[in-house]
Amino acid sequence: MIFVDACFNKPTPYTPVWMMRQAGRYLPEYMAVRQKAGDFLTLCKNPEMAAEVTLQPVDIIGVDAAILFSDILVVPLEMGMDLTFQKGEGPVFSDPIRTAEDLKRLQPNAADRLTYVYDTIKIIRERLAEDKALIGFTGAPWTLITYMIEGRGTKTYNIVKKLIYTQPELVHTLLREVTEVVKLYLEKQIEAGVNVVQIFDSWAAALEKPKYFEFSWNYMKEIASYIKGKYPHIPIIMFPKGIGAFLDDIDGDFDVFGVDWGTPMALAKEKLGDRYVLQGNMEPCRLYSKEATKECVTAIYEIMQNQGHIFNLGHGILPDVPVENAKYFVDLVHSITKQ
Ligand SMILES: Cc1c2[nH]c(c1CCC(=O)O)Cc1[nH]c(c(CCC(=O)O)c1C)Cc1[nH]c(c(CCC(=O)O)c1C)Cc1[nH]c(c(C)c1CCC(=O)O)C2
Repeated sequence: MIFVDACFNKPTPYTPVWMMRQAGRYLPEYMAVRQKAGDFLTLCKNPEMAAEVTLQPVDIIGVDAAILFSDILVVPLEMGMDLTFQKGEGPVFSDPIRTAEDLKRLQPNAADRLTYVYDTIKIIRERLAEDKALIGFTGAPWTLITYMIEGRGTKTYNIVKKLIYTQPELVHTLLREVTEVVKLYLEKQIEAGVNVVQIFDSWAAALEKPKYFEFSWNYMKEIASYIKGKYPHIPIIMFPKGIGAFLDDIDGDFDVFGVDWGTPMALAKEKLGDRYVLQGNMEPCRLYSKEATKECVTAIYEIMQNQGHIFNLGHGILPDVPVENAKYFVDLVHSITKQ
């Protein structure tokens, strides 16, 4: 698989490319299945439909890898929390975890209950072309507990940060519990057939540097070491969004570092390029314009050439991007990077 080769820094005939959130609302074909399912979580829990939308961007856009269709929040859901996706607001937990007493509500064996995810993976792997990779994923423990504690998206993170500075042990207890679930969850995804895993730390930028390493990166590294120890042939992609200022201190047993769009690619290459393959990092809004897309793809190629690089956006594709422009991006990456 070209994609897996690229993750391990082996030579490839062109730079492989995929897009975060590539299975989603910008595709009319996704909206049709989404409507049929009714609720977003119903779609996540239906392996047949989840497999169908996973495969859409491979067929329609021509990306080199499929990413499992699911959501990072199915982990707290199966730990027993009450999750709904509300229109205009996004995910909401009606029963956030804020005290030692609340921790007792969390149910054991969550990874065993995520069977619909493993069933989805088996269907996708049967239908996906052999030369295309299937990416499994999880949220980083920090990003997951932010939702579990705040109960919803937040601009200030004041509830979770208050606990970090006043009751750090409570936060670590929850992080340890989530980390154990995530290790097993990734392991079961790999056993079901994913070829690569990515850890999304979407809210990495919420923390000052020492707290970031203490409350997030250390747990991500622990997960990576655990998976590497058992499955050395499975590449691990780390995507901590918004920590461009911390790159000097990044280390760990993983293969690919996902560069967000706010971090210049040349800087990431200088700091990490001799140790990790880099993924990224076009600003997703450039997809509104073909000229802006071409300018960026050319500039990133000049820096990375076709070496130690996987093309991607620097965060998820937005719902109102024209499908034609997404396809233009993928085709352009293939044609410009071909050797
Ligand atoms: C923070 C986060 C979440 N979910 C995810 C993250 C980390 C990645 C990131 O930083 O973007 C990860 C995710 N969510 C989804 C995927 C599927 C695979 C893919 O195509 O990338 C993946 C990898 C589907 C989804 N997850 C969600 C949608 C939209 C739901 C719909 O169809 O109505 C999709 C396609 C819902 C979701 N899920 C989440 C939010 C905040 C929302 C609502 C915001 C929004 O609407 O974009 C939590």
